[in-house]
Amino acid sequence: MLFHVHMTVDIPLDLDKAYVENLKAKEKALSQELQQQGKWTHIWRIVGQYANISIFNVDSAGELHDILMSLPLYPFMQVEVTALCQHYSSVKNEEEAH
Ligand SMILES: O=C(O)C[C@H]1C=CC(=O)O1
Repeated sequence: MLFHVHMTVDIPLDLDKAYVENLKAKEKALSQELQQQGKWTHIWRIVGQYANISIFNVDSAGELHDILMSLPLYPFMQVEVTALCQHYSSVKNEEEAH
Protein backbone atom coordinates (compact mmCIF):
# COMPACT_ATOMS: atom_id res chain seq x y z
CA MET A 1 0.00 0.00 0.00
CA LEU A 2 1.25 3.45 -0.91
CA PHE A 3 0.89 6.46 1.34
CA HIS A 4 1.74 10.12 0.82
CA VAL A 5 2.96 11.58 4.11
CA HIS A 6 3.50 15.27 4.83
CA MET A 7 5.65 15.81 7.92
CA THR A 8 6.15 19.23 9.44
CA VAL A 9 8.72 19.50 12.21
CA ASP A 10 8.50 22.07 15.00
CA ILE A 11 11.18 21.65 17.67
CA PRO A 12 10.96 24.03 20.63
CA LEU A 13 13.89 26.46 20.55
CA ASP A 14 14.65 25.98 24.24
CA LEU A 15 15.41 22.24 23.97
CA ASP A 16 18.98 21.18 24.71
CA LYS A 17 20.97 21.39 21.45
CA ALA A 18 22.88 18.12 22.00
CA TYR A 19 19.60 16.31 22.73
CA VAL A 20 18.09 17.68 19.51
CA GLU A 21 21.16 16.77 17.43
CA ASN A 22 20.99 13.24 18.85
CA LEU A 23 17.30 12.95 17.93
CA LYS A 24 18.03 14.18 14.39
CA ALA A 25 20.88 11.67 13.99
CA LYS A 26 18.62 8.83 15.16
CA GLU A 27 15.84 10.03 12.85
CA LYS A 28 18.23 10.10 9.88
CA ALA A 29 19.54 6.60 10.63
CA LEU A 30 16.04 5.11 10.93
CA SER A 31 14.84 6.96 7.82
CA GLN A 32 17.76 5.64 5.79
CA GLU A 33 17.25 2.10 7.12
CA LEU A 34 13.57 2.23 6.06
CA GLN A 35 14.63 3.62 2.66
CA GLN A 36 17.10 0.74 2.23
CA GLN A 37 14.27 -1.68 3.09
CA GLY A 38 12.10 -0.11 0.38
CA LYS A 39 9.44 1.00 2.85
CA TRP A 40 10.22 4.74 2.70
CA THR A 41 10.52 5.09 -1.06
CA HIS A 42 10.76 8.88 -1.47
CA ILE A 43 11.64 11.80 0.76
CA TRP A 44 11.70 15.37 -0.49
CA ARG A 45 12.33 18.58 1.39
CA ILE A 46 9.61 21.20 0.92
CA VAL A 47 11.51 24.30 -0.12
CA GLY A 48 11.58 26.95 2.57
CA GLN A 49 10.02 24.79 5.29
CA TYR A 50 11.24 22.36 7.94
CA ALA A 51 8.94 19.81 6.34
CA ASN A 52 9.06 16.91 3.93
CA ILE A 53 6.84 15.05 1.53
CA SER A 54 7.42 11.32 1.67
CA ILE A 55 6.04 8.21 0.02
CA PHE A 56 5.82 4.99 2.00
CA ASN A 57 5.25 1.54 0.52
CA VAL A 58 4.06 -0.66 3.38
CA ASP A 59 1.86 -3.71 3.90
CA SER A 60 -0.87 -1.97 5.86
CA ALA A 61 -2.06 1.27 7.42
CA GLY A 62 -1.14 -0.26 10.76
CA GLU A 63 2.46 -0.77 9.65
CA LEU A 64 2.69 2.87 8.57
CA HIS A 65 1.21 3.96 11.89
CA ASP A 66 3.83 1.96 13.80
CA ILE A 67 6.66 3.41 11.66
CA LEU A 68 5.46 6.97 12.18
CA MET A 69 5.10 6.47 15.94
CA SER A 70 8.64 5.09 16.08
CA LEU A 71 10.26 8.16 14.48
CA PRO A 72 12.49 9.92 17.03
CA LEU A 73 11.18 13.32 15.91
CA TYR A 74 7.53 12.20 16.00
CA PRO A 75 6.78 14.12 19.25
CA PHE A 76 7.73 17.31 17.40
CA MET A 77 5.93 16.59 14.13
CA GLN A 78 2.62 17.28 12.58
CA VAL A 79 1.84 14.41 10.23
CA GLU A 80 -0.76 14.27 7.47
CA VAL A 81 -1.30 10.92 5.75
CA THR A 82 -3.03 10.35 2.43
CA ALA A 83 -3.66 6.82 1.14
CA LEU A 84 -2.86 6.36 -2.56
CA CYS A 85 -4.06 3.89 -5.17
CA GLN A 86 -3.51 3.38 -8.86
CA HIS A 87 -5.05 6.04 -11.11
CA TYR A 88 -6.98 4.58 -14.02
CA SER A 89 -5.06 6.84 -16.45
CA SER A 90 -1.63 5.85 -15.16
CA VAL A 91 0.61 4.25 -17.78
CA LYS A 92 2.61 2.52 -15.05
CA ASN A 93 1.58 -0.73 -13.49
CA GLU A 94 1.32 -0.78 -9.71
CA GLU A 95 4.82 -2.24 -9.23
CA GLU A 96 6.47 0.39 -11.47
CA ALA A 97 4.62 3.14 -9.62
CA HIS A 98 6.63 2.32 -6.48
O1 LIG B 1 13.96 16.56 8.36
C1 LIG B 1 12.80 16.11 8.27
O2 LIG B 1 12.08 16.33 7.29
C2 LIG B 1 12.23 15.26 9.38
C3 LIG B 1 12.72 13.88 9.40
C4 LIG B 1 12.36 12.97 8.32
C5 LIG B 1 13.45 12.25 7.98
C6 LIG B 1 14.55 12.76 8.66
O3 LIG B 1 15.73 12.39 8.62
O4 LIG B 1 14.15 13.81 9.44
